Amino acid sequence: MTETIQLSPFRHVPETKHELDWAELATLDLAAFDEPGGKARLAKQLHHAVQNPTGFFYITNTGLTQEQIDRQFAIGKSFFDSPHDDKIKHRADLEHGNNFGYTPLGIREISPGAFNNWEVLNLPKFTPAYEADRPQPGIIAAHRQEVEHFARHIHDHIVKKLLILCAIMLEVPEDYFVQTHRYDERSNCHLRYMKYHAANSPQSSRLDGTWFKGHTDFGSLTLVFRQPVAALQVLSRDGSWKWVKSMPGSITVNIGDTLELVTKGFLPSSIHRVVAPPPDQRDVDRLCLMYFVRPEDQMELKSVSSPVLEKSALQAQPGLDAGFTAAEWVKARVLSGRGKVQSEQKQEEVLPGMQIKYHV
Ligand SMILES: O=C(O)CCC(=O)C(=O)O
Ligand SMILES: [Fe+2]
Repeated sequence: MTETIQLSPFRHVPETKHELDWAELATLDLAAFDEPGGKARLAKQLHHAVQNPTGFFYITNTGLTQEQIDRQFAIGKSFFDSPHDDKIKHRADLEHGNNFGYTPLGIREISPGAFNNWEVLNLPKFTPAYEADRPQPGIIAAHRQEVEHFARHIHDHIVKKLLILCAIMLEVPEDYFVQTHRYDERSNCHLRYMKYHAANSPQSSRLDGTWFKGHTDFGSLTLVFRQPVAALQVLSRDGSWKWVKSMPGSITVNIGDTLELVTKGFLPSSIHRVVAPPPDQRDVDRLCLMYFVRPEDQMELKSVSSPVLEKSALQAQPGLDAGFTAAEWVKARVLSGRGKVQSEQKQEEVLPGMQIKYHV
């Protein structure tokens, strides 16, 4: 009976004591959203934040308690601790461009002969269409209501606010992006549990210290919940890699490619990567919790008609306005990232006339 699965409380490891070259990121306090004039203030802050040299920023007062977040870490840990034979039953159909479900260790070549030391569980939205598509792993089924509540809170109370702020920045109707990111429609939005095996584990020892090569995320926004193992780095516009500190009480956010594409780069997606943690965190696994926001499958990728963009000299990618949908874009990105060493390549044409950035 799945209902009897018990969760052990999740304990985060201590922060690193090493002095790293941390990125300086702005913080948007979402408590201001409902205050008079708050949205306009936050939109201004967001404008500064996306122009900062990394494009990453923090949000606070998201309406989720640390206890609720740590329950999700506990659920993720329990899933990854379960036997391989159970996990593999939920394997994602990556070969057909579908990343929902479980991605096991060792199926993506990170550098010649060295394979990914991470495993991932991506949970689609809790809507009848997706729930009919694939059964949930036991630990998710056992805590279904709690996980659904968590995911829906992210969508309804965090993502929605950020999408409204993006619309305000572009001087388009506030619900401009909300209308193409509805929870009940099909999209590649997902809650992600991810485990990187410790640097001193057999899975990690073949890697040269880069665990996830420099890339951009392919949706609208990515939310990374705070965990203490330092490893995420962002490429600053001066060409240097900065470590991203995950701040207590905050979620780290970055823009993804679809927002960059439709805003002709006004909202730029940032190149980031994951490297081996500093020496005092080499013997711990790194458990992550993320939420990936993607436009509805049927949304056509086309330039936003915005007075702000019209005044700018920004140029759309040649393939934009060719009628590609968000679903085609996501599928092309999932297929292009699969089992390929992205060595030396800085750009790739994922769909005709649509380039993405990579970094080695
Ligand atoms: O592990 C992280 O902190 C970020 C991972 C990441 O960039 C991704 O899954 O797209
Ligand atoms: Fe990423």
